[in-house]
Amino acid sequence: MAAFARVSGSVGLITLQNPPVNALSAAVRQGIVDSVQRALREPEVKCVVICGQNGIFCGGADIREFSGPMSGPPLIPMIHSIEVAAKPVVAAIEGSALGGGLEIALGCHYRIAHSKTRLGLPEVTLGLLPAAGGSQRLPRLIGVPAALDLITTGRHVTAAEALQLGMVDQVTDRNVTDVAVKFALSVVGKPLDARRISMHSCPHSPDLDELFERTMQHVRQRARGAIAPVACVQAVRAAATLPYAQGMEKERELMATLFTSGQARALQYCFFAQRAIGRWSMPSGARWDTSKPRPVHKTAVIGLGTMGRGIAVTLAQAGFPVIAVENHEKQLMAAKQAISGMLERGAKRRGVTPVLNKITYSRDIQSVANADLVIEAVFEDMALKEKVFQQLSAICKPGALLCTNTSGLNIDHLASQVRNPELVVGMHFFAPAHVMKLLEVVYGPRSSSEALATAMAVGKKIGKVSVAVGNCQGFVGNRMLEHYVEQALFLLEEGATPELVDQALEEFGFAMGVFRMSDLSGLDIGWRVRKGKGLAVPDPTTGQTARVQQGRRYSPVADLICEQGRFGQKTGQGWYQYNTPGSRVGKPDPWVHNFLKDYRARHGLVARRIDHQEVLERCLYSMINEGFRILEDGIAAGPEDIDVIYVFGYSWPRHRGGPMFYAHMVGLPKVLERLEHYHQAHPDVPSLQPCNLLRKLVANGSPPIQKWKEVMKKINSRL
Ligand SMILES: CCCCCCC/C=C/C(=O)SCCNC(=O)CCNC(=O)[C@H](O)C(C)(C)COP(=O)(O)OP(=O)(O)OC[C@H]1O[C@@H](n2cnc3c(N)ncnc32)[C@H](O)[C@@H]1OP(=O)(O)O
Repeated sequence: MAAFARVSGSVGLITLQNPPVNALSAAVRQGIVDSVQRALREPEVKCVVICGQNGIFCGGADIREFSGPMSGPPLIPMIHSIEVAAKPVVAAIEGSALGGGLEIALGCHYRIAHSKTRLGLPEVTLGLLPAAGGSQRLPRLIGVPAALDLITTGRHVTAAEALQLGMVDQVTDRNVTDVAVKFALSVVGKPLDARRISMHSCPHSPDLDELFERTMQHVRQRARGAIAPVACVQAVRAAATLPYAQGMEKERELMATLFTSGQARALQYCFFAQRAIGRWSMPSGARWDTSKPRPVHKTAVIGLGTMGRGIAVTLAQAGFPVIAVENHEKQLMAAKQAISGMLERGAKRRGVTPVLNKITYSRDIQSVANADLVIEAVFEDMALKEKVFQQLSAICKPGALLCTNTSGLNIDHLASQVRNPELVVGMHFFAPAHVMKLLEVVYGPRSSSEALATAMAVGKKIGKVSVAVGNCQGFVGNRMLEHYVEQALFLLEEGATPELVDQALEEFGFAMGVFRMSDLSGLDIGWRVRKGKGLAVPDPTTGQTARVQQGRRYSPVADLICEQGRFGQKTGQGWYQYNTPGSRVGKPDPWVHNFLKDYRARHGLVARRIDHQEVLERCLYSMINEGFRILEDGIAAGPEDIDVIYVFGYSWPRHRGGPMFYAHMVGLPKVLERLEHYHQAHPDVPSLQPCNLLRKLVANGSPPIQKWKEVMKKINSRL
């Protein structure tokens, strides 16, 4: 919908009305078409202002419409009719002008923005390109290099930057519609041709070919197989080299390919999944909209190792006062220095003052007595964490939320150490905690909905993508990861090399394959965990490293690598070799190849040829199978929660939507068939045995991912 009113005597004011973001639904587009026609028809109207209701200009095309047949007036002719209008049209922009919203503004003759506005063409993040003329008008307005940057990254710019780039004509702190109305009156009668962007040619850029080649190379490297960024470069190239009408034809062709692509579906799914996870629910029926968070003013972090430092920085940067506790003087001093450095570098990057004074350092755990929320981040050792929780229970004020940053220890057990177990939740940050966006908020059987609501609210305030998950070994992310890593190790036993496995995964779109990633994180961490679980031990009868542990196939290959002191990048050797310890560039290592040959010979294993397809199927489907088990167990509320965790915490390529969405795209019958095939070949690997929920979904005709919850409910209600 769009409302038309005549204001200040002769200004036709068109207001976009579609809460919450005035997305350009068919009804809004129809409203704009009708209002523009009326404004041009009525002789009393001398000029036009377009604005949006409720403090936002327009969030762009209505993304929900993309999944069905499109109806209503198309955007391109609508914007064209604005641009060719004989009366001046001014966009009064506040809040956001994104995608199709900005494209409408680019069709207007003038653009006035409120100083707090953000503008951008984020279509690339949805697997699309700005195909309502944006890819052709923006380069003509602000030049090729700046347009390439904005269109290929989808980044939003502030009003100040937009003014500097020439995207808007004026920025104001006052009521933007009032300013635009006044401005529109002042330009009545002035010639409009120079204001019609499609009539401009692109500002001349030297070495255009070289610029496009460089950008294309950069974009391909960064895109990890995503096709939209590449199409964006091609569209801007058309703007720079072709007349407008031909450029528009190229824009249309490129969009036609993107619009129906699986990548666009995946990226649009991610957009909505990221928002859906905020609407959490617990098995008790408690929900995000019925549970009130407790107020949190003061926070504390216990343990200032790598994770604790990152968490303290994150809290302080979000404006929370933090009491940072570390009981060894030397480590406290080292942490203080490191945290100050992180805060200073972060502030420099963002052009703000570092918030060093938000953090108070202490060696005494008693100093957290007044905190509303405490995050324990001590060494991953249950006995140590038990002790900390017992102390916190005695020290903290009533009602304080006690959180643990454990990456896998039992939250319920920690809750049993305190007087108020309902106030215990996990806040599982990912390293480096001040950089990584993901936060798993883990509730145990005794956690209250108020505690979960509080941790989720704090997660949001510190800018994390927070996902509520139930308590189990490894929670969601690490529980699934275990199966992915396990298959990768089995593949090494069967004939693969680390680089073959990594290449398959990197071609799929992961930033790093599993072995490269392990070298970066440090192999000793997993080794310690496996030893803790009683896995990384020799068979007592043979003294040989055991390939069967706890009644199932086990690969000791990673343990044997660690026994050689090869812990990855930090020691200069791991699955790859590095020139020096700490170096980031790993090369295939003949020592590892020989080690694997000897290992296979020792265990009577015959190497066979393994192709990329098998790597992907074994690593990804076993992990997806565990994802279905997690859904079955009610640990994650829906597939979106799992997918968001993988996209934000484990570098799963966003254009593939997340593991559960990927399974939906591959087709559940195929995933089931391949798992059955591999389980038959490896009956001693339980993770390859297809789980109940997957079978049920296939038996129910493999419904689309949005309908899985209905089948999950049926299974759960029968339990
Ligand atoms: C062959 C066809 C040719 C067509 C050519 C089309 C060319 C143009 C394409 C486009 O315009 S694609 C859309 C580009 N726009 C965007 O990507 C912007 C997306 N939105 C946002 O970034 C943010 O929502 C916002 C506008 C900055 C507001 O942020 P805020 O944090 O305030 O609110 P949210 O929680 O994000 O959103 C609230 C609510 O609104 C839904 N929503 C937001 N934008 C859209 C949209 N463009 N279409 C449909 N729905 C939208 C969002 O999902 C939230 O709802 P729930 O999911 O929570 O129900």
